[in-house]
Amino acid sequence: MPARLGGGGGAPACSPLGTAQGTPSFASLRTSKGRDQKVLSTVLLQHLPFTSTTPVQAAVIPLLLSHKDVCVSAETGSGKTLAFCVPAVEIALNTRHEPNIAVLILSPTRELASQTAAVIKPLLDAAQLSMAQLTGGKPVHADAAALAARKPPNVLIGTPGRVADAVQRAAQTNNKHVLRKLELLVLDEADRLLDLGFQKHVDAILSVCNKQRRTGLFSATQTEAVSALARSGMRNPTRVALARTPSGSKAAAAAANTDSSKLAIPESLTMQYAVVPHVGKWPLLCSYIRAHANEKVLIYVLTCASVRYYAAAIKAARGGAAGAAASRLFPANTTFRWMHGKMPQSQRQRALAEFEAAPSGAVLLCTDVAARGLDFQGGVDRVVQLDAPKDIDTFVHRCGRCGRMGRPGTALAMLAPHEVSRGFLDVIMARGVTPPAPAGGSGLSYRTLPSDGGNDIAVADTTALAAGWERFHAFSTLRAADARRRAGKELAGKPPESPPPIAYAEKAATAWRSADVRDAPQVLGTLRQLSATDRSLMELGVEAFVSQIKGYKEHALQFVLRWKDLDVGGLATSFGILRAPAMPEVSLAVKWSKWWRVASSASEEGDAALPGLVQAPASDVAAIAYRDEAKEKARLATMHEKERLKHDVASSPATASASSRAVAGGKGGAVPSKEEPPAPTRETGAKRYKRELQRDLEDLEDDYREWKASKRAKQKGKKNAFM
Ligand SMILES: Nc1ncnc2c1ncn2[C@@H]1O[C@H](COP(=O)(O)OP(=O)(O)OP(=O)(O)O)[C@@H](O)[C@H]1O
Repeated sequence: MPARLGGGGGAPACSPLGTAQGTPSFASLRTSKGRDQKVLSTVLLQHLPFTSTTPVQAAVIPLLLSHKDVCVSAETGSGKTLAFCVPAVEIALNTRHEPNIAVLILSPTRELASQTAAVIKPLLDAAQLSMAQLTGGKPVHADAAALAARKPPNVLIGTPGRVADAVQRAAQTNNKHVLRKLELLVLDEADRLLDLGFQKHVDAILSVCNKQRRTGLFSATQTEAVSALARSGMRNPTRVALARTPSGSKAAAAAANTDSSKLAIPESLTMQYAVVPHVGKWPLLCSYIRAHANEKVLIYVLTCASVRYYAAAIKAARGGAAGAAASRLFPANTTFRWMHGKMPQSQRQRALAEFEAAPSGAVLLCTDVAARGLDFQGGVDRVVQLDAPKDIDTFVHRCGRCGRMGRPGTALAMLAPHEVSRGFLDVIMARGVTPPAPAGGSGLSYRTLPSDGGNDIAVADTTALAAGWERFHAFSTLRAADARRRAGKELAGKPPESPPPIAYAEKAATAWRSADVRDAPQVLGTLRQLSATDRSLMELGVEAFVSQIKGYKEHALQFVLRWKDLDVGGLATSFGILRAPAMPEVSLAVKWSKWWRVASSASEEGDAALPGLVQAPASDVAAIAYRDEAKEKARLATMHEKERLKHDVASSPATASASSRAVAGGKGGAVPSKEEPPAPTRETGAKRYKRELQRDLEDLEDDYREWKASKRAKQKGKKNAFM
């Protein structure tokens, strides 16, 4: 794939790039000035893992070695890491006698920094150069001391926060800035590094760097922030972009006209999507994993809490908590690992290493902490996006973990009906991403799940679930105007929320409706059964559900991924939840469900308060114990104490006289107890419905308040929940 160049003045700054016939060898690279002069030292050439360059390497290495700043956007898996590591080593070699840090490479995650360190280390060792990796894990003063030493490392690799901190401390020790003689600064995954979270650290680092340095910005996706930095913080940078013409053939686009907002997808990557309601995602995923049992699959979800819940559920099932039903989740011989940003670093590294080491049949469940830059040893065959990503760039980075360097890969996005109907795919295509095709074939049917004859959701429950799905379909296809007309006077005024546009919704709904949902509850039933056997798991499910809704509300693509479209009940079911916590989003879903039910003239028979979720009685949920005996003992003790206090209050003389006044119908009587609302003498169906709904909502609110209190106690140092 040829690269295109755009200099500040528009002129290409180096010799011609790799052509369709092939790319040059590392040994043959030349700078624009010294055309007969080799740019790479013999020691480096001898230890490079490859002899031929990739197009991005052929373009970038001579530029950086000709003192040019570069702004590089090239598709995932195109070899960007060596494109900056090779010149980094060469520059460090040329300045090795000076007691200064020559190269600084910044990465957004510790994993990526470690991976870059692993690529560059053998080259540095061969050239007898030193390196320091600053990613946390040891005290920052030790890192600062290493930088302030008389002979600091030649190359520094790290995450922005730690590097900024260590550099500042080292400057205090030395009375001078340790980056004042820096020759090369690399921002890997530059758009992410310039995100709000990192910006202040990156700014702090930039402010103490040598102004005469070269700077390289690298990413598969570039944002306006990158362009802004390229304009203000770089000296007439040369843009290098890998491009494909719209027809898919490889060709160099016009120089200088790089549209950095367009995203490129490797040709070896097959992009697919399936329209699946939330409640169907895990059943379908389990079926998909089974159908590709010998492959390596990465699964992306939105939040850390979601990884924690499913990891705990699968671990519990494999540990025997679900009996034979465990096989309905992932096959027993599939290596299952998980990773999120709140896990201790050592556990994250171990999960990665074990997933990479598995010869075949392995699954890694993760958040976007593993979405960018990681080059999994041994490759990845499939990527499944179970939840839509926070933005389109992340969509591309997630997909790009497979289909790298010409190796075939499939990236499947499971999209909820409303996401498709609102136009998520159109947004992707508008950014130049290859349109994903509707997925079909092996694994994409609930029918492929093992049928062991058992179904631990009672038949009535299954029916209720299916009814929830049907209703969701009805909501998404009902035109707001029709609904309003049918509702007539009963629900006059504006509906709470308009459904998605009809044409799209029909298309989306037909796709998932044809799947036979009767088999799906086997997986959902197993999750529910697991929650019913361990309170910790149940709480993890609730936590994951709440985080999911919160995370969904923070999507960068609010106009297509609207939380108000969420199938809240179905989502709760997919987290094995037995009773939805009381929270405003749940109350709203209940309210809208009623509105739509009336508006669509659907039968009220068998309606649950929250469609898509089979609510267990509050008393059943309260009785669920922790598996951990000590924890359960403590819970029971707290419960008994609460009961005692309640009893004491109830039997105190003041309360007794208040209730007698209430019985007598006197003024100022106590509020009737929530458990036993006074039954009206004559009650219509609608009033009864309203009263019961109100009671349900109050119960849910209590649950939610309790859950929130326990969560607050657990969660002191709150970090980003979505990585
Ligand atoms: N010159 C080369 N010849 C053959 N393979 C190469 C070459 N350079 C790099 N590779 C291999 O290509 C794969 C992808 O490289 P790399 O991780 O640098 O891609 P990337 O462009 O940084 O991707 P991402 O955008 O996802 O971070 C790696 O496995 C690497 O070993």
